[in-house]
Amino acid sequence: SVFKLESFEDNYEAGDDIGSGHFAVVRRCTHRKTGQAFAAKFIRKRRGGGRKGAKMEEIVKEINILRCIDHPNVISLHEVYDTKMEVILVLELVSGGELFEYISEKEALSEEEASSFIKQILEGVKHLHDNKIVHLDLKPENIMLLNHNSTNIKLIDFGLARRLTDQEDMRAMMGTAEFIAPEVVSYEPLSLATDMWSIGVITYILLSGSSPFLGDSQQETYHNITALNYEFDHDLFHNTSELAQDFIDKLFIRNPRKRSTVHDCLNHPWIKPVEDKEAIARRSAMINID
Ligand SMILES: Nc1cc2c(nn1)-c1ccccc1CC2
Repeated sequence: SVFKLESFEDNYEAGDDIGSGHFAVVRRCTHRKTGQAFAAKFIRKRRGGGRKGAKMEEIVKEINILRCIDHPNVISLHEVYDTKMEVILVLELVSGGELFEYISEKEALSEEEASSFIKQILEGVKHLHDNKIVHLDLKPENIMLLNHNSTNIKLIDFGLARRLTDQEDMRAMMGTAEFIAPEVVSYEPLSLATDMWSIGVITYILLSGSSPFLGDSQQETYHNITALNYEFDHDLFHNTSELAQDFIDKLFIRNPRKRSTVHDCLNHPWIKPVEDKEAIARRSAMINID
C-alpha cells in the first residue's frame, strides 16, 4: 500500500479531538489548500517488543478493508500517512456524534426512528457482507451521525473487521475432510452472522434504552448470551409492535446458520414497510393513465 511520504502537517491542520479507538485518537482536521474538513485517526505503532500500539499488520488490514468499501452508510478513507511513531488515516468527517449519545439523550426512540436507523445500518452492513467483510464490532459507539441535525448514520472503526476469505483459507488448512473429527468440523468460524446478532442487540437498545443481555459482571453477561436469557420486559416494550419483537427474535438465534441474514432483515416487514393500499391504488391509477 502506497503511503504519503510528505508529512501530514504539511497538508492538514489538526483540530479538536472527536473520538478515540484501539490505540488511536481521532481529531478533526482541515486540508490547508482546500479548507475541506476531515477526521484524522492517529494510530500508534507498536514499537519493538512493547505491548502499547497496534501491530502494523492490523493497521494495514484496517486500511485494506477501508479501501475496498464505498457506501453512503460506511466511513470512507481519503489518504494515509506513515510516520515513525504512528499511521494517520485521513477519513471522511462525520460530526454528528455517536448514535450512542443520541439514544442516551432521548432514552428510547420511536419505532419509526429506530427502524430508519436500523435500515441504514443494514444497508451499510449489506455492503460489507456483499464484499465478504465482517465488522465484528458493531455497537452504538461505532455508529456515527453524519451531523447534529441529520439522522444519516455511518459505520466507523474497522479495527476488528475481517475479510471472510481468510477464514476459508483457515478451513482449507484444517486437513482432509474425511478424517476431521466432528468438533473440528462444527467449530463455528467468525461468520457474517456474528454481525447480525449485534444488530439484534442494537435494535433492542434503540427500542427500549436497555441492553438485553447485560449482567452485573462480564461473566454474567456471557452467561445470559449463551443461555439466550433475554425477554421483552413489559414496562419497556408495551408500546413496541410484535413485528419489531419478531425482527429481534430472528436475530437472537444461537445457530448462526439459522439467524437472519442482512438480506432477511432488509426484507423483514418491520424494515420494508408493506406497500399500503393507497400506494397500490395510486400505482394502478398511473398504469390506467399510461
Ligand atoms: N475508533 C474510531 C473512533 C472514531 C472514528 N474512527 N474510529 C471516527 C471516524 C471518522 C469520523 C469521526 C470519528 C470519531 C470516532
